[in-house]
Amino acid sequence: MPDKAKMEKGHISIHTENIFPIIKKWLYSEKEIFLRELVSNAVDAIHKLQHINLIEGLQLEDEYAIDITVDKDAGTLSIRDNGLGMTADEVRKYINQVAFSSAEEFVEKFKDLDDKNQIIGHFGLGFYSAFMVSDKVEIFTRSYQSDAAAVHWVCEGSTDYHLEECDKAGRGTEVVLHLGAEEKEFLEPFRIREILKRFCNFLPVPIRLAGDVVNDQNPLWTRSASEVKDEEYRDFYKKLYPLADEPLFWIHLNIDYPFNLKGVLYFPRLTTEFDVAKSHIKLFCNQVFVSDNCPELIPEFLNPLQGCLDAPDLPLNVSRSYLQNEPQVRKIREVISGRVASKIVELAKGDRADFVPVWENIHTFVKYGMLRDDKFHDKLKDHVIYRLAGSQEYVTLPEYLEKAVAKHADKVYYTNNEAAQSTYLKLFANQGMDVLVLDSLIDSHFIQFLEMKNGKVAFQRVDSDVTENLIEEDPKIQLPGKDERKARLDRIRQLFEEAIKTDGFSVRVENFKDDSVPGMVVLSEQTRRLQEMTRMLGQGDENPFGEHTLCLNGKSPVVDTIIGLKDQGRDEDAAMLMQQIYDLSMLPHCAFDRERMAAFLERSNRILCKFGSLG
Ligand SMILES: Nc1ncnc2c1ncn2[C@@H]1O[C@H](COP(=O)(O)OP(=O)(O)OP(=O)(O)O)[C@@H](O)[C@H]1O
Repeated sequence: MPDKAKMEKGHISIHTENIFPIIKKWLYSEKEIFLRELVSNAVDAIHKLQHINLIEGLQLEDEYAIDITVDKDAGTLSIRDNGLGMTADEVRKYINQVAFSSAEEFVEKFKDLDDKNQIIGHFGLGFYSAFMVSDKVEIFTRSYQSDAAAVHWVCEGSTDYHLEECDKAGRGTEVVLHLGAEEKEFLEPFRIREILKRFCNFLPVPIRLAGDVVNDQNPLWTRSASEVKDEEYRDFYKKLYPLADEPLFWIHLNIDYPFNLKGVLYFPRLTTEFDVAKSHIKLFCNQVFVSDNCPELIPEFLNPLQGCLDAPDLPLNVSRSYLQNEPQVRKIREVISGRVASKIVELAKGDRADFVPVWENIHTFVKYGMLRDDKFHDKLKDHVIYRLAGSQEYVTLPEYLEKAVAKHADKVYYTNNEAAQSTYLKLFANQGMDVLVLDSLIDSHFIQFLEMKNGKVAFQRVDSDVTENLIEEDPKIQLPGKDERKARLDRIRQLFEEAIKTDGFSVRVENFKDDSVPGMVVLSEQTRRLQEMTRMLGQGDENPFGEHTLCLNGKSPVVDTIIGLKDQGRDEDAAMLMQQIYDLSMLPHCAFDRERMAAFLERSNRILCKFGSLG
């Protein structure tokens, strides 16, 4: 008579007698997961029946659903399904033995863990999580098998149970929780709805609370990408993140091999409040919400990604450290970064005008990703775009190098501050030379990285030297007056050397192609990078500018004026102009202290007064 349960009292044979207090205590901080566990069991029961129905052709006509009801007077919360149900024997086997032994195993396994968060939110607790909130749990169940009697099981939070036949009409299982005195919040429908929305929102079976269906049974990621419209992706994003702006782009994952992975990942518009230090992806396991913080699955540089991943094969009932070393998790990370790279390449190959605003939002992460991950770099290296200084045009590095090949092969000129370096940019623009804008925080690392990856290519900031392209070529043949011109340049160099008494200062005179700029201070790219590095390491020296060269434009009319003033014995005026040229050239490079700024302003006014009196 194995299936008869007239009135059976029993003792659940387990080794951990104090299993209930342990369950209660350990999972206290996220006890609401009991509902996820019970609803998941109900979904499983329905799926199992659907499966049997398919194989055995039972011709069941029911509409499958899970009903959740609260009875405030009785202090109970019930979860009812019309799944396959259980016979008395199955209750003995699955509830008294299997469920208990898995709960016991769970307790054994995690007893010594210090960090409770490692377990909370992951599976493995099952049916007995009901005792986190209940003093007493009842099961009313009737198996789908035609001759099976309905049974009633009850347990009051000890290792004793009662099992007897009962009158339950209809197939399926109802679990009735008699909530503990401190758990009355779970009698509030709004609280139950909130929990269902969090954990069960995308389960594939209708879940009704007081008759209303609360969940979306066919979330976007379960559908084929070809049948989903852009508008639906946007709506789904709004559902997941109601307060966020529209996403920049999305990726629909639907992988069956070598592992199962479905999901929709969104790249959001980043605002200042967005926390890029943590992962924002919601992780599901067969549409059951598991966690919204699963950094193991996403490469760190893709932390801004949002959306959902459904990874049904992952062993989610294990600890974080296990996940980190799990080869499948590593593969998932690789697949995700590969798919993100492919999506960016696809966007980059499309209309550049559409890609630019996306790029402006994502470039820091893409660059960081390229620094961190070689495969990511290889896929994207030819698609990174750079704005040209003084314009809204964007080019890739190969495009820039191709255009530059005649004038400055393998040399890439860049600015990291268009306003401060405007004098230099003007000279470059006048010679028709393009300059890239590389002005974000990550760019100084990225430049070095690109040089390392691209061998011959060298990046040079516009103020690092006066390039041969900006200087008039020395005539090879002896032209009349060449010696006088040379003597004039030597003289002006000497005058500056005498006038400017600053450590590390030197002068060089060149004839610029352009006479609009009297001179500029240049600092070699290597020296500047070294200085920046030492400053970053907190070892900046007292004179932050160190060795520097004033490159004077021999063609500037001011040079003639200075020589003229000297010839007239107006030494003070000549010195004033030289100091002014020097200060003007230094301004883009370093902030003046109060004293120097005051002197600069006072001198500027004096020059203006002289100029005013000329008229
Ligand atoms: N609503 C239900 N209908 C039918 N059988 C059920 C139901 N709830 C539980 N069971 C049976 O009891 C068993 C134990 O449930 P329990 O939730 O403890 O573990 P599990 O669902 O097998 O695994 P997990 O740890 O992932 O929850 C189930 O495998 C199932 O056979």
